[in-house]
Amino acid sequence: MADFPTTARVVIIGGGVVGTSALFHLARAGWTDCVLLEKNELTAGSTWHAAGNVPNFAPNWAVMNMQRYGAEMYRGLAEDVDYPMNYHVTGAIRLAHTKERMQEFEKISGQAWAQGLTMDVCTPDELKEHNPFIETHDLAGGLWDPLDGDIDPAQLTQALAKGARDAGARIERFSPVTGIDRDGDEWIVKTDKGDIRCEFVVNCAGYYAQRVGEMFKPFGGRTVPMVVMSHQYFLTGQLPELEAFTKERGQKMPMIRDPDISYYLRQDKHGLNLGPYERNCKAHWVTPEDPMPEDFSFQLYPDDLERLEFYIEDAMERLPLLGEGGVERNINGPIPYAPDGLPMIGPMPGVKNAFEAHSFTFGIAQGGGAGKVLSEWIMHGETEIDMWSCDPRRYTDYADHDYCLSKALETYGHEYAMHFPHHEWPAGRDKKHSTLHSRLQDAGAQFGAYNGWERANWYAKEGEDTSEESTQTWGRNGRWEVAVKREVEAVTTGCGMLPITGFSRIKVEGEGAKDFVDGLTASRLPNPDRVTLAYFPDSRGRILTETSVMVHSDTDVGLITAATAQWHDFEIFSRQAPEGISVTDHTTEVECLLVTGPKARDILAPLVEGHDLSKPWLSVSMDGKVAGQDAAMIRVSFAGELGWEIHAAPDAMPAIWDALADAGVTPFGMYALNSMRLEKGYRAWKGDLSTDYSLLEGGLDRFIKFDKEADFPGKAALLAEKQAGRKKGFVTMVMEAGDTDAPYMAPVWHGDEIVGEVTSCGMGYRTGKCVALGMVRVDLLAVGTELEIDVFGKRQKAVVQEDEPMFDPKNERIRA
Ligand SMILES: NCCCC(=O)O
Repeated sequence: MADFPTTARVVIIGGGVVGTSALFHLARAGWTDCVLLEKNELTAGSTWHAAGNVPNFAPNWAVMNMQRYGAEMYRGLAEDVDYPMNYHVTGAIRLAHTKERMQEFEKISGQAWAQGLTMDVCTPDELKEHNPFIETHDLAGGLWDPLDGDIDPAQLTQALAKGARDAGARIERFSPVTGIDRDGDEWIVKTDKGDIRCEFVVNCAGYYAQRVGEMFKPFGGRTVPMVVMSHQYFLTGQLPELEAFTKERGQKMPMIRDPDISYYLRQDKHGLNLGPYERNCKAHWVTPEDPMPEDFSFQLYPDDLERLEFYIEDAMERLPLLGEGGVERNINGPIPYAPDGLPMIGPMPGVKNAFEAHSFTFGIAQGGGAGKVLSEWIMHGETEIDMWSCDPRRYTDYADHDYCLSKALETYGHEYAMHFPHHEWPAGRDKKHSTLHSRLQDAGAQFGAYNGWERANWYAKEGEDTSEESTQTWGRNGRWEVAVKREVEAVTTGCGMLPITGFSRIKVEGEGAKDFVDGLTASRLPNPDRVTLAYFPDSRGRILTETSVMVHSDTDVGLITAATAQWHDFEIFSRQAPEGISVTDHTTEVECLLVTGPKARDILAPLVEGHDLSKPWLSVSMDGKVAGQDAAMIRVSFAGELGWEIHAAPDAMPAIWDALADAGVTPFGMYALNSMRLEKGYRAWKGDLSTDYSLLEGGLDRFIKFDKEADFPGKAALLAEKQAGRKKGFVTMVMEAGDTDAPYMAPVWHGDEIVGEVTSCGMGYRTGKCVALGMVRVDLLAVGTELEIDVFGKRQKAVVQEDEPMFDPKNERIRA
């Protein structure tokens, strides 16, 4: 082909709204040497049949940020690129049938305010003022977002395409990608029209993303964890009432979402569009008998309205006008789902210089923001706001086909469900068990999934309520609270044990291994026989990760990190390792059992051989035995009590557990550990520790060694921040206890200003206080400062504490 490009800096595969938005953002940022390849016409996958709703509302902080950005951009896009579009900002109401739903709305309204949006919780009467067509007599209330609306998905995509082309980027339609190859540092993207050599390649292939992902397998890629679901909405005939309303108010009827029933319902021209997320949902192309077609461009599945009957009937009672319109046209199209229903945006796991952005269940609402985020990943290797919840590396090897299918069905059927803090969704469980699993079960463990591993959250005693329903509350006073108190008490007065199953383990080995790790962390590496926490900044000095580090020798460094960080942290090291240094994952080779409490030493003493239990806090003893089994011991405890982590081969663990159980050690769970770590001010990854904050903001000054010999990423940024002064800082607050903990990102108020946010919160049962960790404006960090935290719409008093642990401030118990 004469004019077909042969080189580009970036090739994007897929011309839906997301791929086009990525191209637009790259081109607008000056990266004009970019090509988008679309196998058919732009929008041919899911974009053309999308409902086109543009909500700001999202239970997830990062996703709300993305949607807020997108909606704002869409409001100015037509003018910006000179491409007129149908975009109606109608406002939207969400209906609440229960107290819990009202609490969810309060929570998300707080989140929205913190992002500069206005979302107001309202009474049934106020709902009716916004939308006079609905029945409200049975409702608890609702939520009003004045900036919700709908946009024409095809026009939006064409507008982004025009903007990208005008800036110099290229779009090649009817150019399916047939293969991927690599030549040195270059990708070769193959098409029937010719090959394109490029530096970066991006999988934006929508519901074909798994198929495109397969092309990256020879280069380290994995099977993309996603499933294609069918989503239906139907359009009614035109309704004179809506036409009159539109004329009178000068805008369309505000959209309705009834999350407790599970549908959206909006005006489309002068008719209605009803889109349910039915429990009895259907996945497609998931068996060998039902293979994904080579080409499904601009096609739909056959109508299946029976599945929607319940929802249609309910919606007709809510909005009787719906019954007058009749079903004029049904749209049943493919929508890709990641297991949790959140998109996949970021580095392609295992593959250097490859990225992905797919599995959008709300693609039109998120496309604008996704393009921004993706272009940041490509251009800078990092994003403005922390995007971990959408990072493809959040799913590791456990996310196989069965897992993805069961989760997608669960997630789709609960698209609008509330995500309660102590509720564990039942699908996709038991993917990974430790060798102690049956023992934990026998002890009454109530499990939670951590990177696919089953860990004990808490232990139920005979007769205690362990039903799923009992966890469906925002409140703290569930039956687990009694257990957590009991477990904390056992640890604090005696000794407890908790398998920290699935701790991610990375080994960096080879000539210069220590120097290599040293060059990536702001912290000082420990001497052999010691362990330290090390913080790894990004280029802006923000908190990329935290690991425990042991330097066994100059050529052998061991890192232990959070279970969920497995692939994320592995790639920090593997992608930067120079020739001669190997980075390997040893997660499954060693299990960890935390044994902690004031009696830990006395209990362990008769069971250990070759380990000196009088060695100080943070010492490492690699060679020795526990209960006759080879085991290493590290003197640390995330509970903030005297304690050791026992690290041993999985097969050795049952004997160690049995010996400790015989010695009277009490099993305790993750909930008790969380309560205790809060009182110590110990941070949790991707809660308190994220790229939303610099190391200085995170209060990690003592872990930043500006004077160490090795340079490290973000050093210049951190020095500049130190000189200029940080804008916010990490604080521990004691909050009025109330019935509920403050949710993640609950706004912190000072007078009538939002001055920060909560990053984690819970009851500390040793201190009897409700502890909130968070980030607050720097002028409000003084001890004793009185603030307020928005807890589900109620402002609760919070007081800034000393910059030292609330419990055992001098660490006497740990050092005992
Ligand atoms: N097609 C996704 C839209 C769902 C919603 O507006 O709530």
